[in-house]
Amino acid sequence: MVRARPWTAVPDQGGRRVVVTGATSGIGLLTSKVLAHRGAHVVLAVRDPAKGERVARELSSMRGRVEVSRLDVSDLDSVHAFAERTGEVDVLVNNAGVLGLPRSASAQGHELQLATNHLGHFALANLLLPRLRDRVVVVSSASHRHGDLDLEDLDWERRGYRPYAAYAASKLANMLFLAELQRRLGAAGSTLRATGAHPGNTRTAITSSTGNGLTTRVGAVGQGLVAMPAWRGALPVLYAATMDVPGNSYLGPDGPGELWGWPTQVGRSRAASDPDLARRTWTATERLTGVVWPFSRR
Ligand SMILES: NC(=O)C1=CN([C@@H]2O[C@H](COP(=O)(O)OP(=O)(O)OC[C@H]3O[C@@H](n4cnc5c(N)ncnc54)[C@H](O)[C@@H]3O)[C@@H](O)[C@H]2O)C=CC1
Ligand SMILES: O=C(O)c1cccc(O)c1O
Repeated sequence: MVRARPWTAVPDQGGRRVVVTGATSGIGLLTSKVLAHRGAHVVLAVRDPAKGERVARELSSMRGRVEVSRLDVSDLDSVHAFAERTGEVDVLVNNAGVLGLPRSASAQGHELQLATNHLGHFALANLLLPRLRDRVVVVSSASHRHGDLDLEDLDWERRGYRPYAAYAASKLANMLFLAELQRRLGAAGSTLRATGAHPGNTRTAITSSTGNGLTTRVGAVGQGLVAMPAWRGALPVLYAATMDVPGNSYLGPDGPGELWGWPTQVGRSRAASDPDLARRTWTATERLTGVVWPFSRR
């Protein structure tokens, strides 16, 4: 179905408080904008508070209140500090991400794409869960299909480091986190849910932050040709954050190649559907982050 202003399908968000990580650009910015437009109180969880304040001013004409809170999601100390000062939250949108970086390390010495895209968001979700009222949204990617996780070497110390492979692995970790989080919530008898989204190929800053590997350069050219504007990429994220979809839903655009369509359930790889791999990845991630499941039943 084609609609002139598709974000108007997003239900009223009055009274809901939503945390969006990486809210200063791209999909996170447009997600925050629409949520505030629909009346949500949006917490912009951002690395650079000055940039966050500029975005907050840009969104000040929206209906909902917009607040800036510092978070470097790759740094577990920053994640703990953020979680401690953040009160009750309806929705956590784990959106921040980096793609194709040359090898680099987080504050705790973890490979930076894994630390940003997976470890920090895993820790943040588990720390906020006791104060969460509705759901966790995992922003993953079709790139998870190329992901290969070595649970003995999540930090790429023994395997040769390849920037795009590390990205794809971190996005597979996102998918496994989504599935195992939903399984645990169900087992604990919680009404909270975990939902996932694939934005589709969207023109944002993410490809410009990449290294100069061949894949990322080819990717950047391809992106220029077919990529969607950021508001389009934000739609599956908005749906995953606001619609009454089942836990472990994974929404993406329904156009050819997961582009240019209306958000719908899209497929995931066999590895992303493997419950045993999901459990083992969860345990390995608890070990790397030192953050564990907060409820007694799992
Ligand atoms: N653009 C695309 O075509 C696709 C994007 N995605 C995913 O969408 C999500 C958003 O990416 P885009 O909007 O495309 O890129 P972007 O580069 O425009 O936005 C990413 C945001 O994350 C923030 N960020 C990065 N590291 C951070 C850290 N350590 N702490 C806090 N914030 C940090 C950046 O400052 C930026 O605001 C990512 O998770 C990405 O993997 C998935 C599939 C396709
Ligand atoms: O699907 C894509 O094209 C894409 C582009 C940039 C980043 C991604 O994760 C992607 O999946």
